[in-house]
Amino acid sequence: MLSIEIKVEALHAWYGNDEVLHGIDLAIEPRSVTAIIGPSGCGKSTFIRCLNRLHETNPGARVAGHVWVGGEDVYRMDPIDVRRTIGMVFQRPNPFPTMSIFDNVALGLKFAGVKDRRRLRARVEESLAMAALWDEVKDRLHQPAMSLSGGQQQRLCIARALAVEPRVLLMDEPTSALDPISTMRIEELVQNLKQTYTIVIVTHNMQQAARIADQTAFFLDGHLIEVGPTSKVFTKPDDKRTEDYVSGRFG
Ligand SMILES: Nc1ncnc2c1ncn2[C@@H]1O[C@H](COP(=O)(O)OP(=O)(O)OP(=O)(O)O)[C@@H](O)[C@H]1O
Repeated sequence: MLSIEIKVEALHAWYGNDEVLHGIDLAIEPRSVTAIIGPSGCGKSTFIRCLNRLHETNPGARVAGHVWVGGEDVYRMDPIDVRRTIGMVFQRPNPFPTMSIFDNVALGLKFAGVKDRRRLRARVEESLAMAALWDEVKDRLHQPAMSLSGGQQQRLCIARALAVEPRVLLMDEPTSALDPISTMRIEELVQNLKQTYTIVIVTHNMQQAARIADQTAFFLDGHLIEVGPTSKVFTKPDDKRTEDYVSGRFG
């Protein structure tokens, strides 16, 4: 049997009385990139926010179904452990604005109980290196995070997420606020990070999905219409609705 890192079964999600995900089943292999695509409002963000239990933090929001990560039921874990196991990067870079570059990355480690300064420094360096930012910031670690460019801030947020050694990295349109060069750097980074992490990325950019994802899942109106190897979903989809979407006929 293929090993499965994330298994989603019969996942439903509501905002108040509005059901916005109608029973999603999806399996994701370890150390792979899965792109979630689909038109605005189809439930992409809600879906990935269910994976790390962020959805339920909205007032009145509810989830039913199962999400297993590495065989553990996320909905039976302590939410703090869930967030440590499953890191997340958002659409707009959101470093802690009053903190330095170093402290942005170190904070999660301090919360996780790492006190030893040498260990803290080593892990901050390692995380910034994994996020392909170390060389650009190694001489200015104590400057404010907000002194970085937007693309650098997004890589800082990736470093911050990686510092606590998650297994899974969720990315919700991580490049939509970035210029083309920063976007390319993040795409290259995703390709490198998948050697270590399982990555799920929401994107509106179909070329981006085609460039970086091993597997692509197409959502429509809260349903998972089709999932498969990216090249198949883009060139020979099984469902007419997928074909219409990937060929730009709607959305
Ligand atoms: N906080 C909220 N309260 C109520 N309804 C919401 C909330 N957030 C999203 N929704 C609704 O849930 C549905 C799914 O939204 P979601 O943001 O998951 O879609 P999406 O595919 O990520 O959209 P986009 O591509 O525009 O970001 C939509 O109908 C949306 O209006």
